[in-house]
Amino acid sequence: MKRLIDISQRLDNHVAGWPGDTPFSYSLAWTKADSGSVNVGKIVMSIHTGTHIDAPYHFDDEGKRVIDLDPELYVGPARVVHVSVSQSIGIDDLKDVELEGVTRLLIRTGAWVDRQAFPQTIPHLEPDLAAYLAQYGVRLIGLDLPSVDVLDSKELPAHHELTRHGIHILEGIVLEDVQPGDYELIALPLPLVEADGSPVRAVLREL
Ligand SMILES: Nc1ccccc1C(=O)C[C@H](N)C(=O)O
Ligand SMILES: [Zn+2]
Ligand SMILES: [Zn+2]
Repeated sequence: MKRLIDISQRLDNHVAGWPGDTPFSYSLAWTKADSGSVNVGKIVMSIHTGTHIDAPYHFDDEGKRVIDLDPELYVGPARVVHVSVSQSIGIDDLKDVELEGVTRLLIRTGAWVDRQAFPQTIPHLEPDLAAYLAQYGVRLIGLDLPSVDVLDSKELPAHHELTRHGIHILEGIVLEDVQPGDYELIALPLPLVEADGSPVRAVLREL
């Protein structure tokens, strides 16, 4: 078996979170000294911290919750591509990318340079990319960014268009050291019954 490449954002009490949202914290509810037997931790976090998937319920009250999402989406062949973009990612930016047979597309923009801080601006996905990708059979899109839309978007057009075309969203992956090419992706959400998303440990395996 080939080695795993970790493409997950490490979670510590300094991880950059969405401004105003619940900061990540890990602490001990009981220390071994207190309990006499074990350290017992707890985590408090916004679901949309670090490397995570969005469930449609995040942006649609009637949308699927995490438990309703097929785990198969998050395990399997994935193509990593590098794009250099400024304002947005559109069909034009992917015109040289071979998409035939690609079900999971992971895009490295390199636009989130300082992962210790939440970015001021990010390139967003142009909503019409959803239909274009769906044509090829893409079912999952992953980005090295905290959102697929403009950060202050209320309408979230890319989130909605992707969902309408059956494309699931993985955000905040770390692709700095990953070469373009084909890999196996494993990025399973937790079995959260009601949630609007889930943190994932995302890894790639070289084929
Ligand atoms: N956590 C937030 C707090 C306030 C407003 C938006 C967010 C988001 O998470 C949106 C982002 N597009 C996301 O899916 O991760
Ligand atoms: Zn999210
Ligand atoms: Zn999102």
